[in-house]
Amino acid sequence: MAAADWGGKADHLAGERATAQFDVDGMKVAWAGSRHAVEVADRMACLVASDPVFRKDTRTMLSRKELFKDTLKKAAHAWKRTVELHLTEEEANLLRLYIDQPGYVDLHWVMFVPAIKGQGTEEQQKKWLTMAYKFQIIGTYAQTELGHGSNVQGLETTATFDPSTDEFIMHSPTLTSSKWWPGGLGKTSTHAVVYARLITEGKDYGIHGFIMQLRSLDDHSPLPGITIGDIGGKFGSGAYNSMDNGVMRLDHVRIPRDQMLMRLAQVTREGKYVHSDVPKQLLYGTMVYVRQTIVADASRALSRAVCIAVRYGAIRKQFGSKAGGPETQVLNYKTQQSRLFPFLASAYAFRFVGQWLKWLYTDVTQKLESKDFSTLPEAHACTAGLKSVTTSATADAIEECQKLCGGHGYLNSSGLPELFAVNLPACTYEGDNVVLLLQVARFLMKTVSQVASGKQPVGTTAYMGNIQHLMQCKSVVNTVEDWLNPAAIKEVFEARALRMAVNCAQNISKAPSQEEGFSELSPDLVEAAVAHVQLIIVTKFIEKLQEDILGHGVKEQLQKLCGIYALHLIHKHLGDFLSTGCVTARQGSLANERLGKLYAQVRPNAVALVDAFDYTDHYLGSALGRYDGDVYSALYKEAWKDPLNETVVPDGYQEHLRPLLKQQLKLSRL
Ligand SMILES: Cc1cc2nc3c(=O)[nH]c(=O)nc-3n(C[C@H](O)[C@H](O)[C@H](O)COP(=O)(O)OP(=O)(O)OC[C@H]3O[C@@H](n4cnc5c(N)ncnc54)[C@H](O)[C@@H]3O)c2cc1C
Repeated sequence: MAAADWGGKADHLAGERATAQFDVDGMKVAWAGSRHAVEVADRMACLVASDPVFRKDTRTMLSRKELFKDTLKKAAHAWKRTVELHLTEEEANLLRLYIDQPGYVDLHWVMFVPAIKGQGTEEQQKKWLTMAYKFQIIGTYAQTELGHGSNVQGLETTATFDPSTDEFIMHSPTLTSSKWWPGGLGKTSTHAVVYARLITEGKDYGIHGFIMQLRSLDDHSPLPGITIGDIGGKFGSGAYNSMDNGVMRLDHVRIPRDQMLMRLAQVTREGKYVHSDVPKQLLYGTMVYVRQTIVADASRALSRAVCIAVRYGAIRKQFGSKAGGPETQVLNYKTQQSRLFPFLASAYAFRFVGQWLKWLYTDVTQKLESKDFSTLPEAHACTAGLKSVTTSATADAIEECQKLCGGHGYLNSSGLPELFAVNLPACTYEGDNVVLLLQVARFLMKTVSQVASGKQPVGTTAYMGNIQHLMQCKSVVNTVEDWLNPAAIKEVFEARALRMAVNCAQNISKAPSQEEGFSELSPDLVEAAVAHVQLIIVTKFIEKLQEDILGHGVKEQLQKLCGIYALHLIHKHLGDFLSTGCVTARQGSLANERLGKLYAQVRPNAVALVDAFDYTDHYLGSALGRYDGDVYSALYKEAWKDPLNETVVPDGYQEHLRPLLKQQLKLSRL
């Protein structure tokens, strides 16, 4: 049977949209950040959706080779359109985003260019960035090795200075020193920022960045001494397999001395290692930039999964309230709401904290320019923590959204398996999430000890200065309604974060040494760091609500979502809140009661709240999440596109299936 076209023009979700109690356009502006941002995003999303080259519906069925070729085609076409249409940087970034296929260009723009900007001298930036901006060279970021990822100081690649030729000799001395993972390294990049141990005058000065040409600009073949390839297929069928993550070995490859990134330190013509007067904290600026893009990606991925699960939940019906009566939309089940609506709230929470991080990056950049480095460690800890908490929560939520959609969520055509596979590694790259949380914890321990000696903490740790009050305060909540008070919510989150940090600091001080204590208590330290980061997200959501928010009912909906975000965390981490004495068991159960009421209030607005993300069907890429809710005909059509359905009798029937069946038949007749 051929695929039938059952799809009509009807909006199967119209009834859901009619129950919304707020202005969806106003919510789109709150989500995007400005009216301008909504317009640019719409324009770029439509540009991608209407271009046949950017089609993505078949990619989970392509072989790895075909998928990679498809990525090269899309990236080249995107660049062509960028030039033809004179797109601004903002527009070009959105164009790439809506193409929605990981590829070498991501590394080029998000890692290679910022690394040179952050670590290159003005002269180096002028030379390399000019070529990079025009795509005359394609770059990647080659730090991780087979043997070491998180422990950057353990990298083994060497860059030994040879004063007789004024060159560095780049070398991979062991198997484990092979570069391993860099995106775009395997097949595409012509250049890389390679991290290696700098050795000059017989001394090892530790890890530094070097710009290396890897492949010929004429025929793309690897340069002499460079062995390079792809590391092989990755998790999921399509997903990250569009990216050529690579392996590279270097055999005494010579590069000119001026290809060492020399903004922070240099090697002179004579081979002397000299620190420049630019402080090391400058590197934090690049990290803040990269991590704020990852937080933005996390909120986008989470909102896509939630959009799919909410729309599908409104269409899918199972069981009736009474025999023979109409069936119930699964979204009406309280268990679905308590599993799904915290993700809806988290999507908005992560979006707003991401918008704030963008501001933080501008603030950090301005401070760096005026040589004010005072808030950098705090900004670094805060972005590391936010990267960790938002990406972990997003990966967990996408997986749960698959379950929320039942069996159909497990189909590639739901879009969820691919979304999960693409976003899962964000928990690992740019810093493993647990390793990052331990860095945050280290910073918190330092802050606790500084507070004890009278120093006033800054930025997102400023609340720790209120230590006298927060260590003793009792929550003012007495009724279910009291949990609507943002000040009451913020106070319990502050008290919990501070008390967990102080408990850790006290326990570390009892250990034979600080390092032993830190190691022994690391699971508790990770939890203290999570508590601190969750406080930041709750605080930024509450601050967002204090802004001018236009549109009928928009602010009211956001207040409800903010309440859900905070109260579901209290419910989930009640053990923390109880054990630190921040809430009583009764207050915990009042929070849960309030949460149930908020779910009921959000239910009639749920579909409109995901509409406000403003995603095209193309970008969403899901039969279950279609705007018109025509789920079943979409699923049916998608099934017929599968290569297995190209023939009625399957390939392999003659060689394998037929002889087996015949033989069994013969046996049964004996
Ligand atoms: C899809 C993808 C793309 C990538 N792209 C790039 C790229 O472009 N360029 C590049 O250079 N790299 C890239 N990477 C590599 C990435 O940066 C590393 O995988 C990451 O830094 C983690 O290092 P690792 O894999 O060695 O993990 P490990 O450090 O070996 O971690 C293994 C486990 O040990 C735990 N652990 C490690 N240290 C500690 C500690 N001190 N305390 C407690 N627990 C600890 C971790 O939490 C983890 O659970 C990419 C990785 C992936 C998956």
